[in-house]
Amino acid sequence: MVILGLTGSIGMGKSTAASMFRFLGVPVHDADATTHILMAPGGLAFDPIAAAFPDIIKDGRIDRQALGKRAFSDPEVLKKLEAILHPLVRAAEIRFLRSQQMLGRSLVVLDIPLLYETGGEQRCDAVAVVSAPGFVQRQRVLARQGMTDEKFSAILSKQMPDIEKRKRCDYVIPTGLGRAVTFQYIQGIIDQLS
Ligand SMILES: CC(C)(COP(=O)(O)OP(=O)(O)OC[C@H]1O[C@@H](n2cnc3c(N)ncnc32)[C@H](O)[C@@H]1O)[C@@H](O)C(=O)NCCC(=O)NCCS
Ligand SMILES: Nc1ncnc2c1ncn2[C@@H]1O[C@H](COP(=O)(O)OP(=O)(O)OP(=O)(O)O)[C@@H](O)[C@H]1O
Repeated sequence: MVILGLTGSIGMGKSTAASMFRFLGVPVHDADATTHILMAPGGLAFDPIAAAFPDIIKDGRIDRQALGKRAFSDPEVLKKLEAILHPLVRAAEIRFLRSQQMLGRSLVVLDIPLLYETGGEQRCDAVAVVSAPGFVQRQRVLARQGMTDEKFSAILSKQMPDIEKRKRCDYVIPTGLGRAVTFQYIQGIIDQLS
């Protein structure tokens, strides 16, 4: 079974690319979606996060926006949060890989926003990076509700620069030239790896 890592900086189009892989029949493990499940009430990360940051619980739920504001402006908070979440995400990923192996899949995708930042490429046979020009990325991200220039800069500074990711990866998937182009690239990658 070939493991393809899918990554890219904020707003570069990981989720959109992941949907295209799924549409084309390739199972995808979404690390970000896993963190959402883990942090929801009853999720494995809820109690440890609530204990570490009691003030970010609102109406019995983790206020992601409030936690994000703190985490992206205070490295210690982000470190603590990552220390709770990352091992749990990794365990979920291992379960996903085992089940897909048992199903006899030839290709699976691990969608990991911080793949290079956490050394995740070592668990992948190949890595694809979604990329668009910086001004497109900026436009996309600033259009999101609750996003500010400062938050965008703070998040960017915690991620490996796009140019560095593109240098290291096996495939660059363009996402700034329209969805049809992205889809074509993804089809090509699947044909090559399956
Ligand atoms: C801090 C949190 C609660 C903020 O949630 P919020 O819904 O406001 O933002 P969202 O999750 O959509 O993230 C916004 C952007 O920041 C990026 N980002 C998220 N966590 C990190 C991180 N630890 N380091 C760098 N960038 C990050 C995301 O890839 C995304 O591009 C959330 O991002 C989180 O739990 N982060 C820690 C877990 C993590 O490392 N996730 C990413 C890999 S699995
Ligand atoms: N291939 C594409 N062609 C055109 N627009 C795209 C493409 N991919 C993504 N977009 C647009 O860019 C925006 C961000 O896309 P997406 O949510 O997939 O990014 P992401 O990398 O998952 O973001 P984040 O890292 O912040 O979670 C969306 O508005 C989406 O419609």
